[in-house]
Amino acid sequence: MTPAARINAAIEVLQDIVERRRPAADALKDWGLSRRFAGSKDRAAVASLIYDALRRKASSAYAMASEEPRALVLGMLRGLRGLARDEIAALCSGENHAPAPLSADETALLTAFSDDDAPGWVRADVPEWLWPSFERAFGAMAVEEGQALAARAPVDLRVNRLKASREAVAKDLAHLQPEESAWSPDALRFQPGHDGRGPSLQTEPGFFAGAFEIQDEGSQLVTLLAGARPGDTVIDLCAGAGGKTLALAALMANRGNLYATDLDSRRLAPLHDRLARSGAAIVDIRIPRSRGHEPLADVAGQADLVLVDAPCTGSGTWRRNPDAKWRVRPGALAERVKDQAEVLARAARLVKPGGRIAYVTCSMLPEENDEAIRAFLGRHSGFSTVAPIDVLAGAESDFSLLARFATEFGLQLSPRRTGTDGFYLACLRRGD
Ligand SMILES: C[S@@+](CC[C@H](N)C(=O)[O-])C[C@H]1O[C@@H](n2cnc3c(N)ncnc32)[C@H](O)[C@@H]1O
Repeated sequence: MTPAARINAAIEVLQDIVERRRPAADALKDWGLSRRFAGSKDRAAVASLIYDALRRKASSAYAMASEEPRALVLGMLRGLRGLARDEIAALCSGENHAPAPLSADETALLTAFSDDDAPGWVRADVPEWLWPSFERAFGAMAVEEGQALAARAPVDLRVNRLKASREAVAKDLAHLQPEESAWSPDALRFQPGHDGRGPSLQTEPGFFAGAFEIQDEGSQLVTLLAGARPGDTVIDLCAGAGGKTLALAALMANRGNLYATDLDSRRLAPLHDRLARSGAAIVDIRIPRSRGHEPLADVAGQADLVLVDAPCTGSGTWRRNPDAKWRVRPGALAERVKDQAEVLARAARLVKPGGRIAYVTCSMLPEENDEAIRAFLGRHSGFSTVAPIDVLAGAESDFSLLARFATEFGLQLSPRRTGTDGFYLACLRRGD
């Protein structure tokens, strides 16, 4: 396919996503199945155009005075990819599957292209209904935070300390030009290519050998700061596919007891293979048998640390999932806040006196972060928060620079602040 034909295809698929409110991945899959002539490079290029258009949906719609998929793609080519008006006009020839020629209005809008006078939520590319939450979290920097969250994301890996060193993995992957990342001592970073995609790390021999896992540096950081030590009894209560379980096992140097469970037993399935690859030997996977069954009843009140990687809107990962940004609804946020209260109450029953709950979300919204902690403290008088500065002081490396990102109860990481996904961590201590 020519570059122009790929743009035309992106407009067509975006129509499906916007009109039928479909997840981008589903719409792209259907398009690929019905266009057998499209090769893997074409598919990747069309996907990248669509994800870029979704990243800048509000600001492009404003500058192009239209929410039509064609306007969103043209606006993205100008605003995010930096194409000049004449370059866009040349691509829109109307011939050989290229988009139709630019109208006089489109030409004028691409010439004067700007969102400078737009409201904050538009410039930040954040859903309008969530803008008050964003402003509450980030004050005068809310637009900049939203803009950083609307950019493309790098790919990070976490070196598995149980099997390798960062130096050795960096040497093995030298052909992919890894960068040492800013914060986590275990992280290597890969910048996205000009098509927006990162390298395919999961086909590397080191991946199969368990030397590393793909994990955003923010996720690595909150796990590092949770405070697990070798020999501890630790529960990963919302383990899912086990990204943080594996990191915890490495931080515990394979010593102690690490229990992994999840409300949804199906989510735990990939953990078995991942554990085998990683060499983590201290993990006991506990499968819930039915709703209401507590698979950790035998260790209630005994954990040194309960990690609650809570279900949330995922707003901190919108760089990677820009379609989720426009699909999240107020009802879904309210549901997640309810889930968070439930899972925190469960953690409170599992932690021992003097032990710690590390509450984590990949969210930028105060409703799911400080406000969830405030509500928990109101319901559980036996708990207090560990001051963020003490959380940082207890870490194995010097993370004192992160103190700037302290909130009332925890730490808020973000693409603008730390160059990571948006993560929140608050630590709670159960009284003796
Ligand atoms: C953010 S994801 C976990 C991601 C995982 N920890 C990782 O690092 O790959 C949140 C998980 O919480 C689970 N969950 C939701 N409500 C729960 C509850 N009440 N108890 C335990 N897990 C719950 C969901 O099934 C989901 O897998």
